[in-house]
Amino acid sequence: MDKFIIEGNGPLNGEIDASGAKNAALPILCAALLSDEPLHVTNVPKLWDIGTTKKLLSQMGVDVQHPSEHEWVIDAKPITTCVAPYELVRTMRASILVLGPLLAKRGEAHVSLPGGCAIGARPVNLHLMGLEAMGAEIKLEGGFIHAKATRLKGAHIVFDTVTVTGTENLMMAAVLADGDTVLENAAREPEVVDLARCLRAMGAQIEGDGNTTIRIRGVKDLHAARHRVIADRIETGTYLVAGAATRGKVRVNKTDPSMLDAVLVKLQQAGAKVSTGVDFIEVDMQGQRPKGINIHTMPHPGFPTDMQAQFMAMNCLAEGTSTIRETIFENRFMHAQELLRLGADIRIEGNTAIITGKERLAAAPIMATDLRASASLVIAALAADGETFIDRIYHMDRGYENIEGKFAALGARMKRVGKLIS
Ligand SMILES: CC(=O)N[C@H]1[C@@H](OP(=O)(O)OP(=O)(O)OC[C@H]2O[C@@H](n3ccc(=O)[nH]c3=O)[C@H](O)[C@@H]2O)O[C@H](CO)[C@@H](O)[C@@H]1O
Ligand SMILES: C=C(OP(=O)(O)O)C(=O)O
Repeated sequence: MDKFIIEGNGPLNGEIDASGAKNAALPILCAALLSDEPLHVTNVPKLWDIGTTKKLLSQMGVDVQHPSEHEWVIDAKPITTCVAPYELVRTMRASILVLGPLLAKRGEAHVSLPGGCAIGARPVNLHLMGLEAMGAEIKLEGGFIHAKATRLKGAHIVFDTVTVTGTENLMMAAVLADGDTVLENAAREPEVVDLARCLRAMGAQIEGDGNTTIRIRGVKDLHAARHRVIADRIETGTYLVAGAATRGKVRVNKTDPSMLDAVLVKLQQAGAKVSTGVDFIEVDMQGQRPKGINIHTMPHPGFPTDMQAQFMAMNCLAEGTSTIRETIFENRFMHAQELLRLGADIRIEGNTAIITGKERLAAAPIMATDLRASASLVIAALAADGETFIDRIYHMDRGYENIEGKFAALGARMKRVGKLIS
């Protein structure tokens, strides 16, 4: 299994480019299932989860071509089966995003139930309730969701909880439904907006994305389209926090500051000088130690849960005591026990972590437990004294493209050992 060996060696300094957003690319690649004409997608990041999506689409008989490294041309016309098997779904929860498109276009879907993962139970009841409200017949059998519908019908759906992939799945189902669908208490994440933009390019009629009420008028067919995936705001934020935690100066290019308001406010509160342009963000700590900041995770435009672990690593090194409250997932503090191994001072009380910053952390062998937890461990290791070994970094490969290359461009001493799992 791959490991990172990281030598803490002072402030990170330099600039990198953001990759395309994993959480926008995943639903967009699945949206290709909604049409018999090709979908041409650019700025698709090269990641493990994206590779899993390719396997998933290919085993359904869908044709996937890559005219260049980050470019996909997906033709779902030759599809032969509407099954998403356990072996693929268990490694990537976002596989559930084939459910809405398959049902809407092909009239059936057989998708293995995604299991719980390290960050919480993550049920899909709201996806299923919404599809049932649109007239789908759904059975759970042998660990699979079996769904059928001759043609879905438009419906008025109010989500109990804001769900990102739930909103995406139902939006994709509704674009081909008979009649109008209204999604209330919908997720407002930029990735939902990017999916809506792609669907509109394919001929869908959608209004209100980016707000809590989304209206969709079903159409008979979608057509060929081109779409460029937005920049990854979580990847962007991760490198900026790594710069701040190491008292450095980091600039991320090819990104979009308007997607990171809540994160940039927190970096400013931590003492960073933040400069932005249309497509870049620069964070400069001017050599100063960050100040501990309080965080409360919320659906967009609140502070993203996917940045919580990285800020915890920074707070461990910051001046003062701070609190982090995780309100989205019930078990997203797995990184805390590993940060403790580096000498951090963290106390967990329910969904709140109380952190007292230490001037220095010290290297130790540690283990990644999930995607963003891995990123937080890398940040802490970069700021720790000595050489840290991080095990199970395959979690990080799920969501960060060219990790070693990008950190090396910022001056980090980081090496991968072991064989890359694909
Ligand atoms: C591929 C992708 O885009 N993943 C993101 C997506 O995950 P994902 O879409 O899975 O997360 P959700 O927004 O659905 O989850 C939010 C909360 O709703 C609950 N819930 C969700 C659906 C449901 O049917 N029932 C239910 O109870 C979940 O358990 C969780 O407590 O949004 C999360 C919250 O911003 C991010 O952390 C993930 O990175
Ligand atoms: C939790 C995440 O991804 P997923 O929903 O695919 O598990 C994430 O991107 O931080």
